[in-house]
Amino acid sequence: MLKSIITKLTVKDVRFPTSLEQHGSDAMHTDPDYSVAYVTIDTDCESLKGYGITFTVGRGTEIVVCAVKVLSALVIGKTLEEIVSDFRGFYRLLTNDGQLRWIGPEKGVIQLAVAAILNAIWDMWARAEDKPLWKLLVDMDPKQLIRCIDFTYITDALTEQEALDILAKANKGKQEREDQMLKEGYPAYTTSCAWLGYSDEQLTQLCSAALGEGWTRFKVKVGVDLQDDIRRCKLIRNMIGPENKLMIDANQRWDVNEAISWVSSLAEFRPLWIEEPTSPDDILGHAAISKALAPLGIGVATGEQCHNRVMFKQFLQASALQFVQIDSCRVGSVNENLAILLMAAKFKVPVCPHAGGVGLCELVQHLILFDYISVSASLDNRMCEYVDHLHEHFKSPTVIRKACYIPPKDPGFSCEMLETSVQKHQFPHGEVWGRVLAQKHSPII
Ligand SMILES: C[C@H](O)[C@@H](O)CC(=O)C(=O)O
Ligand SMILES: [Mg+2]
Repeated sequence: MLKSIITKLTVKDVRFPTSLEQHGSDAMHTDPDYSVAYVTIDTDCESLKGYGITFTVGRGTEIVVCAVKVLSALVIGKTLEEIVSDFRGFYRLLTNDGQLRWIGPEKGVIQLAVAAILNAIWDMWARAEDKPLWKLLVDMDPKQLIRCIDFTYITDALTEQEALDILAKANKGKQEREDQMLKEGYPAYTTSCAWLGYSDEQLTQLCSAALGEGWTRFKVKVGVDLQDDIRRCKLIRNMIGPENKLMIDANQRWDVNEAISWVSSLAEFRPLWIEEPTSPDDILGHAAISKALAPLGIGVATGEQCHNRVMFKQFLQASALQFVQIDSCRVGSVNENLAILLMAAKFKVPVCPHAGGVGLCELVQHLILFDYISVSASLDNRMCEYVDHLHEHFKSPTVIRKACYIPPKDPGFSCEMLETSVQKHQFPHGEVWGRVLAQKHSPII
């Protein structure tokens, strides 16, 4: 299987009209149509394919699709063996192309496109080994794992030897943790109840249903109107009681001082963290907010729009976050997330992944399982986001039991979509968009 040659890479623009019902809405993304650039890689072996996605929210998908097409020339003709035997080299080939890096490097559209392709390569590798991705990672020789990571620009924070030492230390108890995950699953929190565009009635009804299903950790969107935030946080806190956890997410809405004063006004509802209080690039701003909010017992969480390992390195070095939110599509796939998980372990900062969207839960569950079993060895202050939308479009959807992610069993990275779903939601000619566009009169579409 490893000798198979990649013969074709196709990419499709697949969008879901989630904005019609305000699913996924927040202070900055008021009309998110959850979307993916969906990559399929074919090989000369009929039974070996790879599927990968990157997540976007509508119109931007077209641009990511274009970037994937340009990058595909670097992939076609390679064997899987060639790629995985020097995965670090292959990662650099995609991220450091002499002409394409000018529109990055390692950030923005080009980085999202790299993620889609590499997610498909990791999916294919896991399928070739007949394992779910998390198990491929857990079973991999630490030296081989380390050879997948590009350490360029991060050796001042984490050397290869330190990374190996972290993996060696976590070797103790690894089998017990794997067994525990298979039995109990990885703890999750829900964001599904309190999107910004939901009414109080909707919020009340969804929160009460979630409590009934056993959820104990809830995230609320904030940031547009302080009085609204106070009302909504009070409503949720009253419903969930004093013991359950509450998190708030502003999606980059504020300036630094505004963030400090706004969140201080919400402190009475005891949020565990404020997520993305300000620009995702403002490391020193996040450090100032962290320092100001620490006495109130509120941490800062960020990462869903943190574009590479170098940014995470600086956030960690500057004590600018207390919760690392890795994302399976924002950075350069598993390769770069391995670096981020290991840096978080070195700095002793808990990882609480960003998920939701389309397929982000399916993907990131593999990474956080690996983190617990092979890297952090801890569940303290850790949980993985869950959002209950669009799972029905995947061949191996996430399984949630008692508010925990149950480890996937199917080989691969869980992001293969149902062919019928892809066809119906392809933009703009799928049948779903035929209907939606007939009613919309947007000048941009
Ligand atoms: C636009 C997305 O729905 C965003 O609001 C998701 C997010 O911030 C989160 O889940 O966290
Ligand atoms: Mg968020």
